[in-house]
Amino acid sequence: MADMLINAKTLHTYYGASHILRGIDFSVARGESIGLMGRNGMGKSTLLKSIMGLVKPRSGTVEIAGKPMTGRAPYEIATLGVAYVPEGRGIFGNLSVVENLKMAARAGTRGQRDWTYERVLETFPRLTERLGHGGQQLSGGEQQMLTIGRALMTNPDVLILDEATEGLAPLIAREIWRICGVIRESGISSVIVDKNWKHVTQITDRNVILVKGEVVFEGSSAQLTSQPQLLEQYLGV
Ligand SMILES: Nc1ncnc2c1ncn2[C@@H]1O[C@H](COP(=O)(O)OP(=O)(O)OP(=O)(O)O)[C@@H](O)[C@H]1O
Repeated sequence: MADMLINAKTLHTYYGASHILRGIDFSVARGESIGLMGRNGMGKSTLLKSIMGLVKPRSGTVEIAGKPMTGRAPYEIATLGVAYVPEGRGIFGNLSVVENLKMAARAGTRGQRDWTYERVLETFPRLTERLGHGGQQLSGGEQQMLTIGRALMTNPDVLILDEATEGLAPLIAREIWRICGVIRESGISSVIVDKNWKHVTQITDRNVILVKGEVVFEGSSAQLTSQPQLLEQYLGV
């Protein structure tokens, strides 16, 4: 299907003898915003890494924009329009904010250049005040903004955000949620991993919950929030 940006089928991923993903199906359509949830160690990051080519699934398939890409290199996946912001971030600490942003700039898969340097700075006013600072001089929240800004500079079709607000002060986390909303409105698909299901479900169309490497729930935000017993059972809240 042309509008399926990510389509993973029956993924099984191991670390050594540990069987982590146990037959996961996971898809992202164009314009869709998806929440990926589950307690610690349930396999969320491993699923994202299996899609991005950072970990090779033992079996199953990954299609990106309709192309078979199972186990292909991360840069090849990125070239097909998938931007990945890993847990713990990934900026160049010895480069300035401006350099970090400008070096990431490129047109998207359809030649789109919607996200320019200027637009990224408009979206992240806080970064504008730090343009000349080195990446390592930024606070954790500013680093997260810079990583998301870098991802947007690649004009992706889908943005994957692992642990979107982990470890950030509430005010900064709120700013990240605002930015997630802006990204969504701009038509970019997103996959958001975060422990705060209330914030996640406010900006997602569909939510997937993992327990021990299996999908145990998949449904709309309304379906999830109207079933508090599921939140308790699967997320422990
Ligand atoms: N490189 C690795 N080698 C061996 N085991 C790993 C490795 N990375 C993760 N694991 C294990 O795989 C399981 C799934 O981890 P994963 O990071 O995917 O979970 P998660 O749902 O993203 O949770 P978290 O929020 O804690 O990151 C855990 O039991 C973890 O200990």
